[in-house]
Amino acid sequence: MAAVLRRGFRLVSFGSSQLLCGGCKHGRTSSLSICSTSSRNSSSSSSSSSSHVKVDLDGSTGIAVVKFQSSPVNSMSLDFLTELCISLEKLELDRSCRGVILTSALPKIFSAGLDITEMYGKNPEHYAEFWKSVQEIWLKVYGYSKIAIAAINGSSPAGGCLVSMACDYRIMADDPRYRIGLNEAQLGIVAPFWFKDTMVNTVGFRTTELSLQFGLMYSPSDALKIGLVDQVVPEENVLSTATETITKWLAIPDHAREISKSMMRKPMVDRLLASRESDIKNFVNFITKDSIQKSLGFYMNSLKQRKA
Ligand SMILES: CCCCCCCCCCCCC/C=C/C(=O)SCCNC(=O)CCNC(=O)[C@H](O)C(C)(C)COP(=O)(O)OP(=O)(O)OC[C@H]1O[C@@H](n2cnc3c(N)ncnc32)[C@H](O)[C@@H]1OP(=O)(O)O
Repeated sequence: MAAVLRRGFRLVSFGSSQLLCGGCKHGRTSSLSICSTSSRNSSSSSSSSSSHVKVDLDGSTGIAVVKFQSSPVNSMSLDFLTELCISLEKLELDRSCRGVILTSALPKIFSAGLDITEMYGKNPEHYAEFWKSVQEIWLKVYGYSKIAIAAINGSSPAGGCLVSMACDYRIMADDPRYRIGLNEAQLGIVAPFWFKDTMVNTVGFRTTELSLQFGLMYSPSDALKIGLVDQVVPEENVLSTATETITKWLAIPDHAREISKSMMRKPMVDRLLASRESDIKNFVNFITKDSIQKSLGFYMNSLKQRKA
């Protein structure tokens, strides 16, 4: 599993401007199976599926629906992150795709965030590889050249919230049982600077300050109030609303939208790119501390006991 994601962002010329363009370099064969519903023409549609991610691309609209399907809670393991990154990379390179909708195939959960078992009881090399894949998915989604909409059809703590915030627009299901937020502090861990900055850019400084220190999780209506999500709609309408929304974004000329997005986001992407290695070191130092391992162990047990 070593060297799964070994890439950085590259700059691609677009007219006189340079745009961010991601690419996941992966050193293993992807288990994605692909089937095309018509032969090679501009309106061909395709489906592909791996164990964690399912992709349906409608070639006639240019919209791809990327569904998380990692039972039981779409926790983001190294394999999940790798497959998601590869799928997004393929879509980014596919000229027939103009935008993606990220959503969940599982009931009640968008994503439970990072897979805690990847951060507990493992060795430093594993932690470093895992963290690199977390950086990778953020770089990929936050710097995505195409439109990315999160259709949040369930709870979305921590890493799930991060991926949603990295999208261009968020639509959440109106179910008061669902929660979204960066709850790291409640686990006894700390959201790194790029999680924090993504939230600051979404909801502002003061709300982020309170959210991070308390590890606040918001109901859909509260998330809407603070601007953590852009729309709250009945659950059955989440995907159709995301499709309607992305259609509006598609009406904007791609190059103008892409350059505008890059102008807003490139400084943050560059900041992480410039400090990837130190960020990995910080993570490994932090996560290997006895006190942090103890907190995570305690949290995992509490999740299991909640069920009992
Ligand atoms: C100077 C500054 C220094 C700073 C340095 C910083 C360095 C960086 C530090 C580290 C940063 C890490 C950032 C972390 C980000 C994260 O994403 S951490 C993960 C946070 N996620 C959560 O807290 C969610 C926990 N889960 C839940 O709340 C619930 O499970 C749910 C998602 C709401 C679903 O509930 P329900 O449907 O009732 O399912 P459950 O029964 O609870 O769960 C089913 C099984 O799944 C397991 N599970 C749940 N979540 C996770 C997870 N995130 N990872 C792994 N496994 C998970 C759960 O234990 C159940 O397992 P079983 O009992 O075995 O069935």
